[in-house]
Amino acid sequence: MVTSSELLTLSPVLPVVVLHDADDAVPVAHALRSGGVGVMEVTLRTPAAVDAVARVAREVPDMVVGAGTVTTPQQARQAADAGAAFLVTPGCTETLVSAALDTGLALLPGAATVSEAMRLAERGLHALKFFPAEASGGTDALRAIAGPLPWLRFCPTGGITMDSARRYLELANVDCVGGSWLTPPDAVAAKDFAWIEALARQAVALTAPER
Ligand SMILES: O=C(O)C(=O)C[C@H](O)[C@H](O)COP(=O)(O)O
Repeated sequence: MVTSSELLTLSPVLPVVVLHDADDAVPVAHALRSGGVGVMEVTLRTPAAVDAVARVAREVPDMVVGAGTVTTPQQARQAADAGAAFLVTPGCTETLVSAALDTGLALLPGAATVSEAMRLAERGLHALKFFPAEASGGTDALRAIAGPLPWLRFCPTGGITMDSARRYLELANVDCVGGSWLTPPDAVAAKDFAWIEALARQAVALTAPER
C-alpha cells in the first residue's frame, strides 16, 4: 500500500491519463512502465475509466494505478472497489475528503489556496495537489506558500508542460508535477504506444536537483 507522501516520490511526473476505451488501459500502462514511469492517474472523466483502473490494477502489477477527478463519495468508493491504489481530487469538500479517507487509500486532495491547504493539513493531509497550478499563480504561488507552510508537499497540476515542469521541480516544496502531456489524446487514439513510452522516458529525465 502506497502512502500519499510516497506517491509524490514515485516519479517526477504523475501522468494524468484520459481513456475513452478501457482496452487501451493496459497498453498505455505498459508503455509508461517501459519508459520508466511506474505510476498513473486515470481520470474518472470517461465512462471507461473505472474499468480501465480495474484492468491495470489486475494486469499490470508493477504499475501503481490511481483514480483522478474524484469529485463524489460514490466515485471514491467505485475507484477503491476497482482496485485503485490512490485517489486524486481536483478540490476538497469535507464530505469528499471524509469519504476518500474512509476507503483507506492514499489521498492526494486538490487545494488552490492557503486556507484550503491549511484545512487539509488539519486533517493530517500534508501531500497535496496544487490545482489548477498555472492559473493559481504557478511557481510564484508555491514559493510563497512554502514560507508559512514549509512542511506541505505539493504535486502541482494543470497547465504544466514538459518545458515548465523543471521550474516546478526545482521548488523546495514540490516532489512531482502532474500532467496530461505524457498521454496525448492523438497518441492514445492512434494506439501509438511507442510515442507514450518516449514521452515517459523524457519525463523521468526531469529529476529534481538535490536539496
Ligand atoms: O482531472 C482532475 O482531477 C484535475 O484536477 C485536472 C487534471 O489534473 C488536469 O486537467 C491535468 O492538467 P493538464 O496537464 O493541464 O491537462
